[in-house]
Amino acid sequence: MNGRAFYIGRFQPFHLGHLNALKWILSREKEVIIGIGSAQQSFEPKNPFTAGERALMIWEALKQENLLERALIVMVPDTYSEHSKWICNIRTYAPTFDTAYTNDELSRLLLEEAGYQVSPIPFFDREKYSGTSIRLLMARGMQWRDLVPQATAKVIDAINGEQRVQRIYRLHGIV
Ligand SMILES: Nc1ncnc2c1ncn2[C@@H]1O[C@H](COP(=O)(O)OP(=O)(O)OP(=O)(O)O)[C@@H](O)[C@H]1O
Ligand SMILES: NC(=O)c1ccc[n+]([C@@H]2O[C@H](COP(=O)(O)O)[C@@H](O)[C@H]2O)c1
Repeated sequence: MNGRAFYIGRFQPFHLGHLNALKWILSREKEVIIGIGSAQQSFEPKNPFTAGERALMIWEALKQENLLERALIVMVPDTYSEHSKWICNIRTYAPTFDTAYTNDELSRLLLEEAGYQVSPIPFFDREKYSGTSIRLLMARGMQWRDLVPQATAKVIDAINGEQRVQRIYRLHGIV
């Protein structure tokens, strides 16, 4: 393919499955635009971290992996049921790209209907590397650090993120 890819995700938090996915995309493409989805969302169980915090996790991980020259991070706010506006956001906030990468079925449908080529991503050890399970481990005060790049753990520690997740989950009666 060897073009420019678009990789969309919430990255709550950016974990080793995402890093592996990114490396897999870059084994097929020259460069990648990483779209931070649900950019306006934070401090809720599915989206505890702000877009800026997520960008920092990814930015620092890219630096450590020497991938910064081949990647660009952009923010993509949700538009809820106004899906044509979501496509409009992607067109507005991201540079042009050749192929979008996602396993999210709605994103795939919307991007394909908007005329984009869309590719799925192979799952890397999905049992371990899943945002939902990592957030749950944080909420329960269990071990999560070996499931994320060091850069992500550093950002989360700097903002006391484990405690934030615990408070948000308690607030919503989840744990
Ligand atoms: N372990 C993994 N291996 C490969 N791709 C992954 C992995 N985990 C997530 N992805 C993909 O990366 C994209 C962004 O994922 P997302 O940020 O939703 O992470 P997630 O782990 O699926 O989080 P959550 O459980 O919070 O939905 C999606 O297309 C998703 O399928
Ligand atoms: N209309 C919309 O706002 C719309 C539609 C489809 C996907 N999305 C977003 O795309 C992202 C998809 O990433 P995930 O793979 O992490 O679910 C999410 O942030 C999701 O909210 C938004």
